[in-house]
Amino acid sequence: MLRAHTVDQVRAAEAALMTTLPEGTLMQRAAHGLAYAVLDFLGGRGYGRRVLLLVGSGDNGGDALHAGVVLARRGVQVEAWLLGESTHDALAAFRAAGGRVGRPRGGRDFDVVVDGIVGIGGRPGLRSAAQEALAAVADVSVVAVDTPSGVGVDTGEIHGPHVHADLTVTFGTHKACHLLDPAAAASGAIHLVDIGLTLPPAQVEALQAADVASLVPRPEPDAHKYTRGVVGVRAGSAAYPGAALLSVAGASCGLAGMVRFVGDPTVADRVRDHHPEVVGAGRVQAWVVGSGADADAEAMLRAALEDDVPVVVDADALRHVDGPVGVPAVLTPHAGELAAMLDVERSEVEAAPLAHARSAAREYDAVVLLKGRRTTIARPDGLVRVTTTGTPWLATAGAGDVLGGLIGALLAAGLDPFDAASVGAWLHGAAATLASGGGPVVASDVATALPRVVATLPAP
Ligand SMILES: NC(=O)C1=CN([C@@H]2O[C@H](COP(=O)(O)OP(=O)(O)OC[C@H]3O[C@@H](n4cnc5c(N)ncnc54)[C@H](OP(=O)(O)O)[C@@H]3O)[C@@H](O)[C@H]2O)[C@@H](O)CC1
Ligand SMILES: Nc1ncnc2c1ncn2[C@@H]1O[C@H](COP(=O)(O)OP(=O)(O)O)[C@@H](O)[C@H]1O
Ligand SMILES: [K+]
Repeated sequence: MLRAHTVDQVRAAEAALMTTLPEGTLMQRAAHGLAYAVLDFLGGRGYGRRVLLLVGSGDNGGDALHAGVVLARRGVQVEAWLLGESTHDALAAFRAAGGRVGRPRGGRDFDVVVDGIVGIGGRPGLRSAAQEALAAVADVSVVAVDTPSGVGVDTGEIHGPHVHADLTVTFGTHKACHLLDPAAAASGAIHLVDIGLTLPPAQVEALQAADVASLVPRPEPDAHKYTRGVVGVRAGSAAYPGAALLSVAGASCGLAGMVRFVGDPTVADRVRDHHPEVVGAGRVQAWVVGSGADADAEAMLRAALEDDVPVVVDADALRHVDGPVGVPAVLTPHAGELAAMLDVERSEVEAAPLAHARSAAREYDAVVLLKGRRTTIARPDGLVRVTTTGTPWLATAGAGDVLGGLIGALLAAGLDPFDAASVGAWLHGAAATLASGGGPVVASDVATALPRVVATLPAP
């Protein structure tokens, strides 16, 4: 599991560890990790390379200077542009190692810029000196120290000018800004340096392949189809028959023992033509409701809720949820649908996905899965999982229908709503990447790739 801790949690862990270590140890650990990550970024060769450090007045700038010492000793030509009042102990060592201090000439000649402007102590936005420095080296690759300066570290929000990093080297643990958009998109690749912190449970996490492997339901040796769980799909309409096919395609990933379809008779015929294994009405352990349901959405939702089993509420059915659902539920809105549920603008949801997913989960007393580049899944108690799999090719019509069906299969197989939603989103993104192979995909390709993704998970 990859975990993101808050600034307060990191500061408390740092304070506890520092009482047991000689002064400066943590910063040295951080700075060495940073320096070697910069060397890797440069292709492993230091001699003859030019690195510019942008140094703020806090410890983030201190990390950059200490790393500059290591880099200078490896033959890198290092310059430091001080952006605030600098009382860094590291300055003398930096100069002694051959580092040059001052405003550089010829900004575009650097191989990399190290952003040590602010880290976890920074307020969102950047002061004019930092903005001016960044403008002077606008085309140079950036390695950010701990966080891309200027973003909201705990919120993942962006409220003003900020750094766009190619790589962020962070210390001790991830922060929310590395995982959650829009800040995650400004963080680039993330490299975590272990500095020995002991941390409490995190409120933001991201499943990794090994976590998914241990959560994904697998049949017992003596399983039969009913012990594996039956998922029911109520979706589609005369206007949108394809949504039913795609929702069923996701549910038919093989992770539940059986799939039932209930809906418009002509749509049901088409579902059976494409998925001969799908049967009609009967008992289910979970329902998936709403994709392409159009005017039938409300009736479909009401009928599903009568069975008192967990539900996935998607697309058109989301409009008919106006408070706690009353059964264990996963609501799967995209930003526009979540905006309607919370009576805010879509742009507000996109600017603050973490806050809005959390607030909807609380308000609806359900797991809320907010779809997007970094799908964000919130539980009513505030725990959040972010999906790091996927590809922008997944932004294609019907992909959400497949996801709803898949999560329904996982619910039917016995996962709780939070695990079902987060495992489903992980598998869905991985299937998209596999099916895409770097090129375009359509939603049914994603469904087709799901069993192959499950088959290639590491051993649990
Ligand atoms: N905790 C740990 O475990 C470890 C932490 N470590 C490192 O310490 C870093 C945290 O250092 P920190 O606390 O000194 O704060 P930091 O991020 O440098 O920023 C504060 C300074 O920036 C300024 N400033 C603020 N906002 C600004 C803005 N928008 N635009 C411009 N300036 C702004 C503000 O100045 P002031 O407002 O006071 O003038 C203040 O002086 C952390 O990210 C990591 O790199 C590692 O070395 C080891 C383990
Ligand atoms: N830029 C992106 N990068 C990766 N995945 C994306 C991106 N945009 C959307 N997605 C994913 O594509 C899917 C689209 O679902 P949705 O918006 O419900 O489409 P539809 O309603 O047509 O099925 C979701 O799983 C979402 O997370
Ligand atoms: K930084």
